[in-house]
Amino acid sequence: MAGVVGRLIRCWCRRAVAGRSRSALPSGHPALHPGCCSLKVPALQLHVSKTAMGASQKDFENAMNQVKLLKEDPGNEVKLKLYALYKQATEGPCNTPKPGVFDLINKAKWEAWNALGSLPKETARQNYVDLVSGLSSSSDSSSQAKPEADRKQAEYETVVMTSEDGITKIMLNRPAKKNALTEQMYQEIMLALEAASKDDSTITVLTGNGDYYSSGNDLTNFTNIPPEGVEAKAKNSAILLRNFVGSFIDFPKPLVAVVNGPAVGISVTVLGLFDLVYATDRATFHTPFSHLGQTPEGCSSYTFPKIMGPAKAAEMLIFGKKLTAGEAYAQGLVTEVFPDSTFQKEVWTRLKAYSKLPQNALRISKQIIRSQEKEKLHAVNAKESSILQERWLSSECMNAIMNFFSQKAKL
Ligand SMILES: CCCCC/C=C/CC(=O)SCCNC(=O)CCNC(=O)[C@H](O)C(C)(C)COP(=O)(O)OP(=O)(O)OC[C@H]1O[C@@H](n2cnc3c(N)ncnc32)[C@H](O)[C@@H]1OP(=O)(O)O
Repeated sequence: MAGVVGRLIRCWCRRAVAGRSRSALPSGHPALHPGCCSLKVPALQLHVSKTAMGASQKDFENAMNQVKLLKEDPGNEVKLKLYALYKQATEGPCNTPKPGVFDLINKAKWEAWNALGSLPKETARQNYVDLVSGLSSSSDSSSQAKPEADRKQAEYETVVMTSEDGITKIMLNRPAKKNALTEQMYQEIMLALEAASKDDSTITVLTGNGDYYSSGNDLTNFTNIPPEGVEAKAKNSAILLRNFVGSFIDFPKPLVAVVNGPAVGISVTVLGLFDLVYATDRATFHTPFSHLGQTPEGCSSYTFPKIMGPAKAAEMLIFGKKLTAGEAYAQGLVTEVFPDSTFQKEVWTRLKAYSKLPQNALRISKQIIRSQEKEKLHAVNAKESSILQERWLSSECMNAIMNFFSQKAKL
């Protein structure tokens, strides 16, 4: 096992040099770059609670993730404050020697941490959560002030977001990579869903650009190992996964998948959380988790047995059986299948008609249905994510990823 891990880390490191995503973070905090920007945002400390209200670990993790989604750089002063609170919350009072006088950035970070003295970990955690919450709301309100057209596309690199005829369309846009989902893409889809939930459209659609709907998780995500090591990577990935799936569970409006081609992995499992799934007859549905040493996510361990019965769900989720569009329709995973030649025309005509239905009635009906099992879905999501966190460290999973990159083993 140690040999496998060593080999894989070397393989990951080599790939990380070429493929490090823009969300790669310096050590010490998951989303901080103190010193890389001179923007000043005064007085944000006003949001810092002076009382220890007892933020949970989950609140804290959510806040860490929220920092990555901030639309505006909060400035060095706030970033140092976040860094200090994060260190205090996770490690306690400053316990490292003061960096040398010329090591300006690390000295500033050290001083910010040291200034917190013996502030209890719980208070630091709460103050961190409060600070992020203040930043998120100020960032939200400033982005709301921007013209809609600016706000929509400018912020996305991996998805295309458009609104027309009461329909907001989020299109996965890495066709050369079969719309494999990078970490940046998970973040952008969450942002796009958040924006769609607040815009004036009636229906939200997720679809893919090119011949694939999506080939699922981009396996290079596992090559981008932070200095903290593979365990930290697995932990952060589990948080990202949980938040990503959570944003589908909580999505408040009718959500439609326009499955324009084959779908793999997580792009299939979350379909169980959509309200309508329209597929071209070219689409296939494949969840090869066991082949990859992994386990189901996207709440599929709960939704699939409910949708298609335990036997058919096991065939897909445990044994990795690939379904044709017709089979997926017969199992209840797909609402309707259309011939590829007329797919786009027929689907968009249908959706435009639906988008003219009374908006509030649609939204409230969706919410009544979802409310019956929202808590259950969140519990399943948490469990699946934590099991995967362990699985990603297994030799079975590491070997499968190595095979994909070294021998280009395809599904
Ligand atoms: C934050 C973490 C959350 C994690 C959540 C967990 C989710 C679990 C899953 O989603 S499991 C599913 C993972 N997906 C796969 O294993 C698919 C791997 N890809 C393939 O098997 C094939 O690429 C294919 C069958 C999808 C398509 O084969 P085809 O021959 O038609 O095309 P290519 O292989 O030449 O693909 C074109 C280029 O795209 C790259 N690519 C495609 N899919 C992925 C992917 N999932 N991850 C990384 N890269 C992918 C492929 O490597 C080609 O790149 P190249 O042109 O540079 O060679």
